[in-house]
Amino acid sequence: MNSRASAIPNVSVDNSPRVRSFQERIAALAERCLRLEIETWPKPGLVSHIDTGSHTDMDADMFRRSASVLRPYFAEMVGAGMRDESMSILRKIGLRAERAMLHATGGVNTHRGAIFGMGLLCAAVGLREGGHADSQTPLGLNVSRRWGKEILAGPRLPDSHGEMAGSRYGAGGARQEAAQGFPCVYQIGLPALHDAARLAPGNPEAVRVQACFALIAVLEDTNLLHRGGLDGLRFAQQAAQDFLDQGGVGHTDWLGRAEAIHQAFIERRLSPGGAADLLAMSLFVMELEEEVVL
Ligand SMILES: CC(C)(COP(=O)(O)OP(=O)(O)OC[C@H]1O[C@@H](n2cnc3c(N)ncnc32)[C@H](O[C@H]2O[C@H](COP(=O)(O)OP(=O)(O)OP(=O)(O)O)[C@@H](O)[C@H]2O)[C@@H]1O)[C@@H](O)C(=O)NCCC(=O)NCCS
Ligand SMILES: Nc1ncnc2[nH]cnc12
Repeated sequence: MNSRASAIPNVSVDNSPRVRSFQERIAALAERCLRLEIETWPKPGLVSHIDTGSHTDMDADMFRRSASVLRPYFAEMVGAGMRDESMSILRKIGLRAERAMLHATGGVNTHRGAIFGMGLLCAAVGLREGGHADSQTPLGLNVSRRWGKEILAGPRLPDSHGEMAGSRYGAGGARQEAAQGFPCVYQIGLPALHDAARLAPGNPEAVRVQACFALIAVLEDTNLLHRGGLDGLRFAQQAAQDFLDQGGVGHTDWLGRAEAIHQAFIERRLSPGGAADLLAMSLFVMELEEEVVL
């Protein structure tokens, strides 16, 4: 384990090379999935290697810096899962990760939701490795069973966009998604990745675009609610669903259609950051639970 782990009080830390390399391998995959999300275009309203979408405060390089600075914290999350730690310990790691992210981005929130969601999935991988969960139970279900209650009962940030969306629209946000075992990953993201592999064989970026649209069409994304209210969320969901109904990335002009929707989101300053995180998490789960090489 790296030196940060020793900062976690009252726990023995296994620093053996075998454990350390396992944690680092999983953390490297988490980082790679966050990077793959950025290297995907067009994702309606979202930042990619091509443009900054609906954002003037962040770009692809900032997201890449953010993803790499988070890697050691994902490794710590794996270690915490291996020790069957509580949500309060995971939260301490997450808050340190947020501070590191903000330092790397000059104060911009690139991956706060991803620290939470991907961090929990990393911790769930650790549960399995530490013998606290069987390898046949989906990672998301392990998150729900082990930490779901603590996630819902945990301290809230009263003025966060998510809390405001929750109180104003009744949105469950990232917590609800996690406490329920990431249903949008298993019921939307993963199936969309598999369907798209048939629609666009040999084009992994198109496959990721399809999964992003599938997630936007269904997810109650608090980023969309924060920026566009209920009208913004419904507009985004319908536009994404229309793209899928017209064949998705299987349509001959899928790129033109996807880019037009991307521009429509930009005109409305809509940015489905939650869907972006869940795309990265779907890639992570697919590689770990279905032995698919990204
Ligand atoms: C547990 C928290 C992370 C919850 O945070 P919050 O109270 O803010 O609640 P949410 O908004 O629900 O979630 C926060 C982020 O999660 C993503 N998200 C949104 N909707 C969903 C959803 N339905 N399911 C899953 N995930 C969702 C989204 O994150 C991404 O977007 C952000 C970047 O986009 P941007 O538009 O720039 O966002 P802003 O800067 O906020 O808006 P603008 O000003 O630009 O308009 C980025 O975060 C992406 O990751 C939501 O933003 C938190 O309360 C918490 O407690 N954290 C402490 C650490 C912790 O507990 N860690 C545990 C480690 S295991
Ligand atoms: N690519 C992206 N653009 C904007 N917000 C995001 N949150 C997570 N990934 C994002």
